[in-house]
Amino acid sequence: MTETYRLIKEGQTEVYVPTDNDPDVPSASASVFYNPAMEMNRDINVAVTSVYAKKLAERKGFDKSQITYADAFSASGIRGLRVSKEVGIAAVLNDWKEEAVSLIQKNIDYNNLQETVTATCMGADKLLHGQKFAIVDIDPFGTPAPFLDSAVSSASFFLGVTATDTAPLCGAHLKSGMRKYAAVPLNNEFHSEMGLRILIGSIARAASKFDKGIRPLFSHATRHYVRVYAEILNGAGNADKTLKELGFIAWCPQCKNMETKNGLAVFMNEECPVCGGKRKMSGPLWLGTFKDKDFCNDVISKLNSLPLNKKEEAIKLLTVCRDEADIPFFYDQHLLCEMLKISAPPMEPFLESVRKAGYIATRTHFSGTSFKTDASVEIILDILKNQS
Ligand SMILES: C[S@@+](CC[C@H](N)C(=O)[O-])C[C@H]1O[C@@H](n2cnc3c(N)ncnc32)[C@H](O)[C@@H]1O
Repeated sequence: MTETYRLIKEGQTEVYVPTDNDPDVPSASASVFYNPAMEMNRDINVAVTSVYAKKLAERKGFDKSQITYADAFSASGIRGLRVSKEVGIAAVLNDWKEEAVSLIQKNIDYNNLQETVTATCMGADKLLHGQKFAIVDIDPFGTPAPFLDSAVSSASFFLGVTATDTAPLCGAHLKSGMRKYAAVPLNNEFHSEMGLRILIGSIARAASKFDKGIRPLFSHATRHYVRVYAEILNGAGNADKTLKELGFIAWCPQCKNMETKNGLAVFMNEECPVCGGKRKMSGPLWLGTFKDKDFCNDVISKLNSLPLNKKEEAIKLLTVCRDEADIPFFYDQHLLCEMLKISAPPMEPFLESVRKAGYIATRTHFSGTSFKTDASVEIILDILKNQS
């Protein structure tokens, strides 16, 4: 094990990380992994967990310290230590690498968290199999797919999932995505939302095997990763209701028309009803909402109250996510303008014209040049032509 460490601070928590971990190029081959680029992700995780734990404690009459959090892929322990220290709940920090667990223990001791935090060294599946935690967090290297079953079966109330395998999820590595998620993605201008919806769909299908449903409270696609926070809803009825949020999309690469249909067995014509082109089909994926407005508001207030390095960035993300329309997928305004051979108008006045025409139109956190709307592509193209 490396003998040299540096002390870093995120939020209100200090931890040691190995110096062989290049901060500019975090690598899975470092003795123990630490990626400073995920600080905002962890800041948001602290705020989300804090809001959810408070609601859970009120609803169930729990003392907050009775709530257990499993950080199943812990590395240095930073994620779970921050949750335990900054939220005030009990945590199990697990990694299958002995070097990581020694460092986790060093960090538990440094933070004097021996009473509330335990370090374990085993495969994540073994930790989660047969043991229940109120909140389960899985943050593996790459795909979380092999761990979704054990994570949803272990989580009594809440689940956090990170996926960094964006190429398979978003359709750039098609076969790998199909193997991992048993879904067909589309690699087009809305591939980032595609990845998020395929991941949530896959979590929903994993949950339904255990007669559980899910309710995503906040989810986002940021840079190289996708993150989902979902409440677990116990019972076969909730599982059935959750599965109704799954479905398929038919998308026309020629005219950009899109159509979604809920269901696990749906029929959609290959021929585009607008231009007669050949549509591409994708799914099964999550067509329901991926965030709850009130929950996002509570998380924004929490972020505001905490001393965090990535506060502004996190609040901005939460705000755009909160305000984006609950409509699956989006149009890239620049691509539509390229099709029309016109220059793209400024986004806000354009969105205002769509709204004036009687439709919903919002920005989306997935892409700065894109928007969500319930207007058809024909209507949008007409509005763009009139603005040029
Ligand atoms: C991406 S890192 C975790 C980062 C950490 N959650 C954070 O926020 O800094 C993934 C960690 O999971 C561990 N790991 C990989 N596969 C595992 C498995 N099947 N069971 C347990 N730990 C595993 C690796 O050793 C590594 O430390």
